[in-house]
Amino acid sequence: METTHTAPADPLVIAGREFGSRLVMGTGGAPSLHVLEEALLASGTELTTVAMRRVDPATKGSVLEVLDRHGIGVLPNTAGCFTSGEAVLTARLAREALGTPWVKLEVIADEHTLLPDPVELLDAAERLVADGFTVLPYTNDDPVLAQRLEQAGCAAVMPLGAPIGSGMGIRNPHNIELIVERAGVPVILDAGIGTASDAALAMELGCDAVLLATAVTRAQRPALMAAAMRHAVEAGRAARLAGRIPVRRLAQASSSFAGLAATGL
Ligand SMILES: CC(=O)[C@@H](O)[C@H](O)COP(=O)(O)O
Repeated sequence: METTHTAPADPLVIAGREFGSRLVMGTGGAPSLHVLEEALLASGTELTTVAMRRVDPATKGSVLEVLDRHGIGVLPNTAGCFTSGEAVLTARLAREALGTPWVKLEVIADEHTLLPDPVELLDAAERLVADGFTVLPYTNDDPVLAQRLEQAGCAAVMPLGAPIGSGMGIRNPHNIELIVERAGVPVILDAGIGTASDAALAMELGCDAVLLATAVTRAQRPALMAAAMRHAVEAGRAARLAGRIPVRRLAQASSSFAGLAATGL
C-alpha cells in the first residue's frame, strides 16, 4: 500500500521489460564466485552484466550458473572490444550462446582509459539495432552522443560517471543532468562509482538506474557494500521523486518568526 512516506510502485522499464531493482551489477573483479554470489544477492539486482570475452558459457561453475540459480537476468557485455566489427561479432556470439538479444555495448578506445570510442560505438549501435538487438550502450558523458545513440534506436543510454574501475564518482554531474533532461529512454549511470553516495547522487540527478561492479567486487566486504549500494539507489530515487528544495545562497529560517510577537515571546 502506498503511504506518504513510501514511493509508489516504481519499476524500471527498459524495452518493455520491468525490473523491481534499479541497480544493475557487473561481475568482474570479485575474489571468488562465492563472494560474488553473496554480493549479488545482497544487492537485490535483477540484471547483471557478463563479459562475453571472459566467460565460457559451457563451463560448469561459471557466473552464468549463479545468475541462473537466483533468477537474475543476464546482460551480455562486449567488454574488451575495440572496434565496431569486434563488438558486433561478440554480440552475435552472445545471442547464440545465451539466447538473449540484449547486449551491453562496450567499444573502448584504449586500455589505459577504457573510455568509449564514440565513432566505433555509434557504428556498432546502428548495426546491432538493425540486426534486432536490444542495445544498451556504455557511452561518454556527452549529451550529443547520448542523443545520437537514442536516435539510432538504443533501448537505454549508459553514460559513465568516471572511467571504469576508477571509483572517482560522477565527474561531470552537469552533463549527466543534461543527458537525463533530453533522454526519451532510460539513463543508466555506468562506471566510476566509488561508494554509496555516488550511487545516490546518480539517482538524485535523475538517472533511472545505476550499473556498477568494482566498488562492490573490490570492496573489503563486498556483500556489505552491495547492500549499501542497494539502499543508496533506493534512497536517491526516493529523494528524486520527493523533489529536493532549491539551493539558496542565503539562509532561510526553517521556522517562521511570524506570530511570535503576538505571543510576547
Ligand atoms: C561490469 C561492467 O559492465 C563494467 O564494465 C562497468 O562499466 C562498471 O564499471 P565500474 O567497475 O567502474 O563500476
